[in-house]
Amino acid sequence: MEGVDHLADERNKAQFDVSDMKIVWAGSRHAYELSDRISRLVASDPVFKKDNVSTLGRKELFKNTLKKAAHAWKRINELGLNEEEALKLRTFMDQPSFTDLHWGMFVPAIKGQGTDEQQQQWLPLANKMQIIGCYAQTELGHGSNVQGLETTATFDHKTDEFVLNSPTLTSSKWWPGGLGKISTHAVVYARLIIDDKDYGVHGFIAQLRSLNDHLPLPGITIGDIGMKFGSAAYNSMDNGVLRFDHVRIPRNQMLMRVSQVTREGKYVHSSVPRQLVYGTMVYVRQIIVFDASVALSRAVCIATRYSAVRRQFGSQNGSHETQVIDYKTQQARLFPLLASAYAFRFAGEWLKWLYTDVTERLQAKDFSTLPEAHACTAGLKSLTTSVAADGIEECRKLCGGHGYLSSSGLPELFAVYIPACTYEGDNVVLLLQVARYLMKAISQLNSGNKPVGTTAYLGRKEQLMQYRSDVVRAEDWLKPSVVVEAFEARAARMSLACAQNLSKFSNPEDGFQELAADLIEAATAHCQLIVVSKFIEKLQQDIPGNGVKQQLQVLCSIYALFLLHKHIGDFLTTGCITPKQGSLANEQLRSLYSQVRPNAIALVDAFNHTDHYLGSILGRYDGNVYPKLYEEAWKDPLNDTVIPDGFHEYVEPLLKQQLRNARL
Ligand SMILES: Cc1cc2nc3c(=O)[nH]c(=O)nc-3n(C[C@H](O)[C@H](O)[C@H](O)COP(=O)(O)OP(=O)(O)OC[C@H]3O[C@@H](n4cnc5c(N)ncnc54)[C@H](O)[C@@H]3O)c2cc1C
Repeated sequence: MEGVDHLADERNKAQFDVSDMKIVWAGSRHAYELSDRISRLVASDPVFKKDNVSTLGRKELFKNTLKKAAHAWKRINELGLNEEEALKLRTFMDQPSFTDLHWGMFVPAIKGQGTDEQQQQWLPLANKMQIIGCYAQTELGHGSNVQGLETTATFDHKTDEFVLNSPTLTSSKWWPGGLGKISTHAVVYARLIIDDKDYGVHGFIAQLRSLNDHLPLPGITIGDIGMKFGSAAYNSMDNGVLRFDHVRIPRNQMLMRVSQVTREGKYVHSSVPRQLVYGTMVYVRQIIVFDASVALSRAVCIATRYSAVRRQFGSQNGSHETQVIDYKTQQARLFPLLASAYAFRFAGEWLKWLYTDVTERLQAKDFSTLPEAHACTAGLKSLTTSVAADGIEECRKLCGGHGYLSSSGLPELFAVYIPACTYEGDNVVLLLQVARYLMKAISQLNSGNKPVGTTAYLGRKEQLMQYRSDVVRAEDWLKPSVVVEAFEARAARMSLACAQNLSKFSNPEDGFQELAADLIEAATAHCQLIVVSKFIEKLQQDIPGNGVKQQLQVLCSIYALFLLHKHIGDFLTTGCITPKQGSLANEQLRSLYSQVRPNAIALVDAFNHTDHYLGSILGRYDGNVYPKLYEEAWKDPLNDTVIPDGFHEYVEPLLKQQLRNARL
């Protein structure tokens, strides 16, 4: 049955033009063509084959990753790929490697925090990979609380150097990707000490290993922190441990764009505003939101295609059993995730715009929108990565037992994705930051400070406190304004209730700690409002393509009404809607699931994932699941021999009763 499209009937049901949807998903025709070209290039290259990685031991896996990273670099140079194309190539290679941190953290840190001279000194080396760098911030004893880092960088007046030191075990750098075995250099975060005075945490460029023999430089203890979750997943990465024993670096290796230490040992702020550093954070987090939509789309694509292939029960007079995708329970679990993947895509697209806007404003020394943009990206990072991580696991369950097989691709995807909830800011810690921002915005309402951007709705506090939904029929929930108002009223009331409860504490910080769980719920409501609003705004744009906009409208309503249904307690307890209106929303949701059903396969085809990138037999484009699952099983190393290693040693004596019976 090779070459047969087992999902052809499903594809024929689609009520929209999938090629146009592919462009909407990609963001532009250019982005689509680029992704399409590079993903096929990677898929057709045997070096990038990845179907065996989960059976490799750690050392083999690591070597395999080094080989792929080197091959990627070779192809990038041979083909003369630009930065955007090179990034795509590494993405589709789909195996975490030291290059992710080199390009994703080390180079941006130098660009963002280095002076022009420092950039001229280090970037040409990094850009040619003559040096390989990582980002060493987290320590064994300190993660979220960056101000608690213990590594020190003490200025030595005599030699014009900084002395890097790890004074305690807990100050050991712990986690940086690429550090363990490969990086030659690192951007190290350490407390700046001048004449016994602590100036807080700053970034320094430190060389870790010799460029001749790759051995650690004197005073440096360095290694890998060991196996992580899953079989392959992040184990292809050398997350590392690093200790400094009075290691000297020249003074000009402190990243000095924002603040500097002079030859005389004076600490001075440069004319560059320190807020610029936050701009980099907005940049990194908008990429994470975009990646959340990609990760979720992969899981949803696998679960949707397999749900159309898989049949259980319902056979009458010898007819086929029912496709599991036709069960309403399957739809109610799967379609909100499909809608979320699209919703996060558009939220990511908007964040990209926000980053450009913030950067332009910063260059014009306008910092007014930065705190809001910062809170917003922190919140969306938290929301989207949490939903994507949980969503991948839900997709595994949606695929039943076969979802638990490595060859489904889902265990690997889950294991490799979930740390996104922790790195670049623990998701709970980030929501608490959003909550702080919301509480501040509310406290300033009376002093005439108008909230900006995504918090502007708080400025309509009186109106939102009066709000009562006027929904009378299920279809009323399809009106964008009805949905947005309900979400605004819910978010505003939850935040205002927190602010009111906080005001009862004489010490606001005690109140914040005590009410932290309520505060993150309010922050979540705020972030969900942002995603719903951005999806609706996207639909107000001109979206070409036969039936494309209609499908997106259905998905947008599913996203919003599913959230409303899931958080019905919030909407009811804040008095935004009545129980009757809540059940009308649910009625509408059921009808939307039926509308999306015939389009489900085409909607996941629009992600344009190659079979290589999906890495899943259940999610194969052609739906030819069973023969391929069967074939794959035989490839397992355990099936290399009929009689397994160890049988004669341990099992045969047992069967032949040759073990000495003790007291049985
Ligand atoms: C795969 C992976 C790759 C990484 N790569 C790098 C890297 O390249 N470079 C680097 O420097 N670091 C890296 N890290 C480290 C990462 O940045 C930290 O793990 C992250 O910042 C969280 O810090 P933590 O681990 O100390 O968690 P903790 O802060 O100790 O969190 C533990 C728990 O406490 C909770 N918590 C913490 N503070 C608060 C609070 N104020 N209020 C309420 N709850 C709180 C958290 O929600 C969490 O549940 C990586 C981590 C992983 C998993």
